[in-house]
Amino acid sequence: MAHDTHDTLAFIGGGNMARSLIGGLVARGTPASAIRVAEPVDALREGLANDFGVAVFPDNADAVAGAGTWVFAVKPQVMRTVCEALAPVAQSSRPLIVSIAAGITTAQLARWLGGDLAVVRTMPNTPALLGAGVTGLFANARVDAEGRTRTATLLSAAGPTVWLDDEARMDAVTAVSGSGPAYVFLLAEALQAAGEAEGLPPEAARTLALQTILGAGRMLTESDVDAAELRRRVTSPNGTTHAAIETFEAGGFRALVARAVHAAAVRGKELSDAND
Ligand SMILES: NC(=O)C1=CN([C@@H]2O[C@H](COP(=O)(O)OP(=O)(O)OC[C@H]3O[C@@H](n4cnc5c(N)ncnc54)[C@H](O)[C@@H]3O)[C@@H](O)[C@H]2O)C=CC1
Ligand SMILES: O=C(O)[C@@H]1CCC=N1
Repeated sequence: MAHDTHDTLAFIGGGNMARSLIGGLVARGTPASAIRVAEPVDALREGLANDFGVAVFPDNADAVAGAGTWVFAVKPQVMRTVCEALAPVAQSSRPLIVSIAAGITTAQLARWLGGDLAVVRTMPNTPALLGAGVTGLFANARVDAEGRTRTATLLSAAGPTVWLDDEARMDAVTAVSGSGPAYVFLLAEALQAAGEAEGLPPEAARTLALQTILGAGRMLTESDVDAAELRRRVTSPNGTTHAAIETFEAGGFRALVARAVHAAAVRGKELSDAND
């Protein structure tokens, strides 16, 4: 079926995060015919076409032709070059610009694309593939109500959306939820390894660790009590959990998490400065 080009989405970059978003969109009913993807790596392009039925292009200018929304999903390090090459067509067609890149600001994107464009900076995360992601968003002053709705609709295939009204806070979003799945995966690795060190067979340690993270995540999002109360309910006085939590606290767990999140936020700012 022919699709209104105004509603056509062009992804520039078809890597891990674009794949997660495209998978989420298609699974939730966006017609594949409304999605065009530019990706230079042949195998990635073919994978996207085969798995989701989207139109794929080796060339960025071909992918954006006629698309009303351009989603920039390349690394921060190549963003400037990619944008500058598309500036003439951006200026003539005036699409809504959406970026998922860490660090890169709306002012940089607008400037590199020739100036004066509606730009939404977003920070999704990889659970988007399952519709279990979360996305922080910031819109520049050029984005109107329709542009906000269009972007929120696009990202809501990935999970809930959270608008920020201060762009400087987007680096904190990146540090908490953009990078955050990796922290949970690290915890899974550590918990599994610790189980094995206590003598559990690897398969048993894996099932016990992973299902525990799934169950705890569901309790966090599906019950109406906060994380601290849920933790207290597991912690019997002088019991096993108490012994573990005391060890975490004595080892500076909270301060370590704060330092890690701060390092990620600082890196976001550096990515903006270093690639300007
Ligand atoms: N991976 C994650 O969990 C998240 C990543 N992001 C952001 O998403 C962006 C992409 O990250 P990933 O998907 O992880 O990286 P990736 O390396 O998997 O994807 C980037 C893709 O861009 C392609 N590419 C390179 N040069 C290009 C060019 N000139 N034109 C078009 N495509 C080009 C690459 O071949 C690659 O497939 C980054 O800016 C990152 O900050 C945002 C949220 C989460
Ligand atoms: O590590 C990164 O730079 C990207 C941004 C958030 C998650 N991955």
